[in-house]
Amino acid sequence: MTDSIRVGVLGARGRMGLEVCKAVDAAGDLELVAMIDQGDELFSGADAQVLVDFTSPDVVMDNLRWAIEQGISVVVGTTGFTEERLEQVRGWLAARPGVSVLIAPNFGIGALLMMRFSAIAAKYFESAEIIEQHHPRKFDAPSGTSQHTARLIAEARAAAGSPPMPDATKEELDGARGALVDGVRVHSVRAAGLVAHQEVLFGSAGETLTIRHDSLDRVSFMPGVLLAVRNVRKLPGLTVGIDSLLD
Ligand SMILES: NC(=O)c1ccc[n+]([C@@H]2O[C@H](COP(=O)([O-])OP(=O)(O)OC[C@H]3O[C@@H](n4cnc5c(N)ncnc54)[C@H](O)[C@@H]3O)[C@@H](O)[C@H]2O)c1
Ligand SMILES: O=C(O)C1=N[C@H](C(=O)O)CCC1
Repeated sequence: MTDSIRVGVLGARGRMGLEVCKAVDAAGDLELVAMIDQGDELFSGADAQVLVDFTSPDVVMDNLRWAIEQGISVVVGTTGFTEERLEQVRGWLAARPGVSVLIAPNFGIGALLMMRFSAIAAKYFESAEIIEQHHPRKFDAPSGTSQHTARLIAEARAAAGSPPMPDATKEELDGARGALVDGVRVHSVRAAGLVAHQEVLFGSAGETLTIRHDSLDRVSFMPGVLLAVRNVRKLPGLTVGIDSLLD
């Protein structure tokens, strides 16, 4: 029998952290050894081999720097990762070979497929816009998932030599056309009752294609989180997304 992986959770009292603690606790091959939230160490047993971070964009970089310095691998679901932040993490990891960090804007398997399908569709349509919808206690907009999707669409269009999207509209009020992320319009909706949802709307003459994903419950993220926890230490350095774990 192989030893279980010792896991610590940062943001353990949060919406995602609570769910991650339950999922780790229920997994026979994982041991929940630390639950940490806002300076509180709720409990801490043996040293963690993998930390899972679901905190906030304001604190995640400090957590990451600390964990990497301690030689602990980290699975990060917290959003707010710009290219500059990713570069900073690569820099810290360069000084600690053997340490792994996996950052994923969305651990939902359906969400991952929605992003993949959007990347495939991108070059076949003149227009693409993203509508992301979340619960109103979310800190950030646009969502990490929508920004990642926009990047994938932009890359696919650039590789195909697609022309700029048609848009003759003059914005009468700031924000009416959403935020531009890599040339793709992203519209952020926040409403009570929602969890995490995204539509990618493609259009060409005479037709539209809508690719939609709904996370109706935070349990939807757990298979992806556990997959990352089980595999992160096999991927030294920085990995973005869980795609490579699903192929
Ligand atoms: N990647 C994904 O699949 C995915 C899914 C859902 C949410 N998220 C992201 O995860 C993050 C957290 O979301 P949430 O809804 O759980 O938020 P939340 O506000 O419910 O939870 C965050 C928790 O982190 C704690 N915290 C703050 N600073 C801390 C620190 N320095 N150390 C330890 N804990 C600290 C807070 O007290 C809080 O309990 C957000 O960035 C969100 O966008 C990602
Ligand atoms: O609830 C949140 O906050 C979520 N954040 C991620 C994002 O910003 O994309 C993933 C979905 C849930």
